[in-house]
Amino acid sequence: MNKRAHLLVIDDDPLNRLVLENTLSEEFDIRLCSCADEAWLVLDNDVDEVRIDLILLDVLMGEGAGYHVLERLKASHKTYSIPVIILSQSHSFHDEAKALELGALDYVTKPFSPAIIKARVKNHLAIKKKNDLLERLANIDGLTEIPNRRALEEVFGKLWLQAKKNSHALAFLLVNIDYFRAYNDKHGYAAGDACLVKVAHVLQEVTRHYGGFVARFDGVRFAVVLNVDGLESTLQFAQALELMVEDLKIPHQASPICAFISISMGGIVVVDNFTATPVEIYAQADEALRKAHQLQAKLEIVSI
Ligand SMILES: Nc1nc2c(ncn2[C@@H]2O[C@H](COP(=O)(O)OP(=O)(O)OP(=O)(O)O)[C@@H](O)[C@H]2O)c(=O)[nH]1
Repeated sequence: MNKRAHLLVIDDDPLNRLVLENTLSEEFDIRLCSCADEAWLVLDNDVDEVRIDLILLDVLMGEGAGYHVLERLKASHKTYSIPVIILSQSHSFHDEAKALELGALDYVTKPFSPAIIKARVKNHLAIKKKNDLLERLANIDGLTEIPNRRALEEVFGKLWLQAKKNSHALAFLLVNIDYFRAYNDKHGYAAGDACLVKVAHVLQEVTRHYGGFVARFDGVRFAVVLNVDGLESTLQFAQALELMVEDLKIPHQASPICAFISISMGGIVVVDNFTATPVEIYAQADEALRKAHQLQAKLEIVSI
């Protein structure tokens, strides 16, 4: 069964709210707000985790306060992708252009036809559904279905800024599956694919448990970004990863170091040196991983 979409109506006219409720509540879950403050309470409320799919906004309520609401919606990363349909008493081209320039997707003048409003809501929800799917597909790795490098870059950027602002440490780890070329040669490429999927999922499970983020970095390497207390807690996390992967007990008949699939890691813990760029951090983690490999160690983590 299709999930009902959640609509938010922001309109100070009780009659309009009633008409919209009567028109839309049979097919959609609808929240009615009479002013911007009420609407922000709904939008900021993560408690019941209701995500608003579309907003109908009376742009001229309270002497044009709706324009400020629109600007704020489009300025926040949390709400900018929610489609907004403007409801307005004004037939002026200037007002319509202003609303569209500020990011509204549609502009409907009052009095409106309930049937047309319903049709427009449905059309915009259908477009949003496709956009959401494209966004999701653009950010996941096709084989393992965990986030891809593109998603990593976005999340890493955000976590980096947060860590810098709040002065807490951030760890970046590159995780490599050992002797994977030999695994493919011995067990076959299809078995290699299945193995990558299992390892990816276990890395994701452990990383989520620690509140971090994991993505497929390239080939058989994964990247983890994690808020940490420092080097010690990063080492503990890395050891947990290592154990969980070994616990999968995926036989690796061509590995010279272990009867099962195993991983090696190179990582950087950024404690207070937030001057580097993400690319430099990737390079340093890559270097640490190379060093771990040369020393035949499972783990090399450097603190900067
Ligand atoms: N099955 C499968 N293999 C892949 C995939 N992506 C990369 N590989 C293979 O993974 C292997 C990675 O090899 P390397 O990391 O260069 O070297 P290695 O054999 O793991 O050796 P060490 O790094 O010394 O442990 C290559 O043979 C790639 O072809 C994939 O999506 N599926």
